[in-house]
Amino acid sequence: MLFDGVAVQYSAGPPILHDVTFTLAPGSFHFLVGRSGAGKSSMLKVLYLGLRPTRGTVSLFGRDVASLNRAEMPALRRRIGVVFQDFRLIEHLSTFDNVALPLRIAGVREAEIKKHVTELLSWVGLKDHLDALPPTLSGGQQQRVSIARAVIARPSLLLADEPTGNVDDVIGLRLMYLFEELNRLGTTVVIATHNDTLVSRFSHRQLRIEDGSIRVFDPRPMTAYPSPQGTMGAPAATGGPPTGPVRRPGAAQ
Ligand SMILES: Nc1ncnc2c1ncn2[C@@H]1O[C@H](COP(=O)(O)OP(=O)(O)OP(=O)(O)O)[C@@H](O)[C@H]1O
Repeated sequence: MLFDGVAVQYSAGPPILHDVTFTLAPGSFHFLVGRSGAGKSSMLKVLYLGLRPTRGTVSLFGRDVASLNRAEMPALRRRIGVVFQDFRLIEHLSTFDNVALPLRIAGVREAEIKKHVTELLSWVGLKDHLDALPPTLSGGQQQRVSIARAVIARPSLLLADEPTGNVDDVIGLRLMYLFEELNRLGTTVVIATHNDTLVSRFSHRQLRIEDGSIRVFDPRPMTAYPSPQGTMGAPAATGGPPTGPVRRPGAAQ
């Protein structure tokens, strides 16, 4: 994933991002940080193809997104799991069915869907709410449904906007373990957050937005780098978080 000289501006407003250049290596894990209003959500929007940059080049999975035609967009989007700040759950579908949706679209068998969705919803503490409709859940519970939906099909790229913003510290850590496990299995992860405790506890690289541009900060010494498939910081595969059944074909980035 590559941003080269990217600028973002909303209609008549001032420029939000200007001349942003960085590369997200496949299998990397980054926190996206910056003050409120710095442009974190806007940058995520560009990454999930929800906003066209006003200038510059964005490449996703080796494709210049400006060169994509409308028919190509959905397949690319399906490789991206997104946790939206406002959740965007489907209100008339149960918790279970919201999370099952990406697997149903991928054609996974119902028996497998049942197993994996139930496992994942148990991991995020929602096993007693499988049949609940989103409007009957608390904000933190809806956030966890949204996270489960974003990770269940093991996307190539996970983008999460304040994914621990509505949960307590214990659940926040559990969710971080889930993201780390997904990353260990090869997913590139970007998490926008204000949670300094989380950022300092998990020493991942940081994309810092300041005055419309990005600085990459790496808190780790060179020797601490895991390989993209590395295991640093992730719980053991056995007994760790479940991450769903699907590895998308053509997942190379
Ligand atoms: N659709 C929009 N139209 C016009 N301006 C917008 C729009 N969306 C965001 N902005 C403006 O762009 C700037 C960056 O917003 P953005 O949501 O990307 O920041 P953020 O870093 O994610 O903030 P927060 O941490 O508070 O969520 C803000 O000044 C915001 O008002």
